Amino acid sequence: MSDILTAENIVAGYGDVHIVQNVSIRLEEGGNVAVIGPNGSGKSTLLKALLGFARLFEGKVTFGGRDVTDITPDKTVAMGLGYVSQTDNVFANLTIQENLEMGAFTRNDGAGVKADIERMYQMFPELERRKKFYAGSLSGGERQMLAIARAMMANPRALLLDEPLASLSHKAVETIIDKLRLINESGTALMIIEQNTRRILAFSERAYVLVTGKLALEGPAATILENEDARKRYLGLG
Ligand SMILES: Nc1ncnc2c1ncn2[C@@H]1O[C@H](COP(=O)(O)OP(=O)(O)OP(=O)(O)O)[C@@H](O)[C@H]1O
Repeated sequence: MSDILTAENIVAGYGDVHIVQNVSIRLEEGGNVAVIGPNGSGKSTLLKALLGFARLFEGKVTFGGRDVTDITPDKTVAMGLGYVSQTDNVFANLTIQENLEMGAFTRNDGAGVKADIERMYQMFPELERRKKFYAGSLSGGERQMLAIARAMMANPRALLLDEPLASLSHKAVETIIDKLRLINESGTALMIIEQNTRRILAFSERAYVLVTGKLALEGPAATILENEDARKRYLGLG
């Protein structure tokens, strides 16, 4: 399987501060990888560097076989790289339906957009039931569903998610995991940052463990979950 997204030896951060240090990472077409690690280890910065939001000091990023190292985030979205940020990921004062329409802002095929809104309602019936509700009135789980559905409206080939399970109830975590599975099975590759290590390692195929900006470990998610040393040293799983 070829790679949809790669980063080679990237050094990234903000201003003059180097946070991500010499990291190489890849996501296969239709793949499903997790990036885990302690608080402040640079996971979000790594994701932002891939998207063009953080400063890239060194290294190379490719998407769909094209060099996107110096590209701006609006262009990567249009190329099919989707992003669900950790916070402020919906427009609270717009309805669910309007949020989905906003998710298609890079597109100019009205009929296709309409069909995709219907497709999202099929995938997320919870959202269809409340399509005229303001996003600000939704529960945490519903809001996260909307954020994901909104990102899917751009028809991404790969979707990067920053802690999609954070602050959710056990039930909502399982609902979001089910939706992510459906999205992945429909062909969109996933790269997911998570603090809920146990749950994400049970879901993802491969994982990277980032510690103080450097890759400490990578491999099949199941192998990392069973690795006693990794569980104790990096994952807080004991
Ligand atoms: N916009 C920013 N400007 C300057 N430094 C930042 C910025 N955002 C994050 N940092 C710093 O970068 C380091 C890594 O943060 P980052 O959010 O990438 O880690 P993380 O692994 O995603 O952490 P968490 O799991 O807590 O979200 C931290 O020391 C943080 O203070």
